[in-house]
Amino acid sequence: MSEAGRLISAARRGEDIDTTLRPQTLDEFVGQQAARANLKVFIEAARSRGEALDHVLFVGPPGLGKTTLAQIMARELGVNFRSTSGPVIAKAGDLAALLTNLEERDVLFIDEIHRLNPAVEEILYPAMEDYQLDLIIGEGPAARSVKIDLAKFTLVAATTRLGLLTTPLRDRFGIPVRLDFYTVDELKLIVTRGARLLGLPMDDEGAEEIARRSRGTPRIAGRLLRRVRDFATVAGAERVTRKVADEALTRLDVDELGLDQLDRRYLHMIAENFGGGPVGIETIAAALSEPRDAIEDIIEPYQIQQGFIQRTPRGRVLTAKAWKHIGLPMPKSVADTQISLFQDDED
Ligand SMILES: Nc1ncnc2c1ncn2[C@@H]1O[C@H](COP(=O)(O)OP(=O)(O)OP(=O)(O)O)[C@@H](O)[C@H]1O
Ligand SMILES: [Mg+2]
Repeated sequence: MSEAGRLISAARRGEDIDTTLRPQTLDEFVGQQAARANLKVFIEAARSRGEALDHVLFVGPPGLGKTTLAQIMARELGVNFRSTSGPVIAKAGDLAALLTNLEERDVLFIDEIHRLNPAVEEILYPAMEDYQLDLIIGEGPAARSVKIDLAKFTLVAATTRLGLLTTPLRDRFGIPVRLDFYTVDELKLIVTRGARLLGLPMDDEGAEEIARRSRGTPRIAGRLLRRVRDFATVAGAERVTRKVADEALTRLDVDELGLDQLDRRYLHMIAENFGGGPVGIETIAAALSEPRDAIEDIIEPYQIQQGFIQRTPRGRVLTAKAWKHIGLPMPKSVADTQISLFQDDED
């Protein structure tokens, strides 16, 4: 199955545009406690001083709530929310047009900022630092530079890949915020709230089952919730119990840890074709016929968080936990190496 066809993928799909489940305020936003507490303070301070909030950078895997938080921030600041994304801004002029249209304290949201074209990025530096645009008008000897003052705005940017951001860009964000995978308890709150909003009767255990299998990701929790609802409707179930949830999720090929077909294909491929690794990302991408980006953005962060793979300088290596999960014996040579590595660590 390709990345696009994956049920469990954290990548965006049309149905997510459906805003019923999207939290509207910081208080409604579940999880990310530390980030939320900090943002609350900064928002309140900026509000009470009547100043623009410092620029904010959200970093984290897809579907953890970066866009949602950006919208909430604009709402709580009581300012306009303008939204665009890195690959959409083709020319410096496109960004200039966006920037000159901002009003004082507005939030400009740039999604996927790591995909910004370098010529556009140059324009962004003085805009972020001094609220000024430096534009070159004309070409050749007749070219001249003009400076335009901008409203004091807040740039809120999101990226799944901090490593792809240039240092000068990264350094211009006063408030970097890293989002982590959610705990099962947090996802359970999100699922329970979602069920209530959808008018779907659900047991505590049913909510827990969906939460446990959502890969630490609210977007997936929302998607699984909808699919479970479909199954419950067709099966004529009055409420979603653990059994109803389990049957639906098993039929959707989501395993007990939330791994789907592609996740398991990834683990099996490293185990069976490469003896558990180390194997490089390009080789993995070719073997799975999936783009490298999708593997690094969507599959691997959760596998690493779950302790299924380790990234080493020589490539990805399956851990004992991964061998156990896919039900294959860990080759003795691999086990020995990992034990000796472990012992080296201890010394
Ligand atoms: N803390 C949360 N509580 C409840 N629902 C949430 C929470 N965070 C995210 N969601 C839901 O998950 C979905 C995905 O969130 P969002 O679009 O903000 O993710 P994202 O981090 O911007 O993803 P991407 O990197 O793909 O742009 C949304 O439908 C949103 O309603
Ligand atoms: Mg987003």
